[in-house]
Amino acid sequence: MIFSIDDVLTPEELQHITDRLDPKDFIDGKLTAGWHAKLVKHNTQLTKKADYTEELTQKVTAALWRHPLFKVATQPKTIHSMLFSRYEAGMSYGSHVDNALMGSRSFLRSDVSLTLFLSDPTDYEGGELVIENTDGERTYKLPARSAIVYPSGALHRVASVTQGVRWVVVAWVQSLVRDPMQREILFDLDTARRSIFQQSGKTIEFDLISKTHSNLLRRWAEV
Ligand SMILES: O=C(O)CCC(=O)C(=O)O
Ligand SMILES: [Fe+2]
Repeated sequence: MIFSIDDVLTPEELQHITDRLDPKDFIDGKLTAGWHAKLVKHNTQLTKKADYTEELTQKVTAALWRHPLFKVATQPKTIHSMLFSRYEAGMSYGSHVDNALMGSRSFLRSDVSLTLFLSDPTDYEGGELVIENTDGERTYKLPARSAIVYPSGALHRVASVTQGVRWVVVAWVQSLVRDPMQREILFDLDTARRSIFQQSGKTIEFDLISKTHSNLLRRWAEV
């Protein structure tokens, strides 16, 4: 399931983040890529050593946790490995799959990948996120403050930026529900029961779907 989420950040939060980000604190993106992704990763990312990296990471992480759609759709256990990336003209990230496990001694699994846009589409040319599927590919270039969320198992790439600068935050979710199909079933059931609740209140149908949603989550969740 690939979906976009609007208004992850407030305009004030975006302003705060973009005021802080300083190109001189950005280092070669190859440093955090897997051995094969390194071959195609041509971007820069914020060093962990900058004194504001932790603060911005916490701000974006908190914004994701409070977003109702993000939570229902991804069932996060942990949001991790967040990076602030910067692509200037000539930079791109070729086709790759994200590492399944991230970390060095203790590992976190990547079930869901996300790109949160910090730049507006008019700020740069090119730079689309392209997600490949068995039936073709789709490109995404969202407004600043919106995020695109997709299964970490998909091949994807960032097209070359030809003008301007593309700023994004990327992060990964270890989900309580590892299997994308099971997450989609839970998401559909939750959407259906909320719609019934809106239209008719707490009916018997609402209760039965809630019961099924809850029992499937109990079966599938890894806590
Ligand atoms: O910048 C993006 O939209 C995605 C980047 C990416 O695929 C990655 O950092 O693994
Ligand atoms: Fe990636």
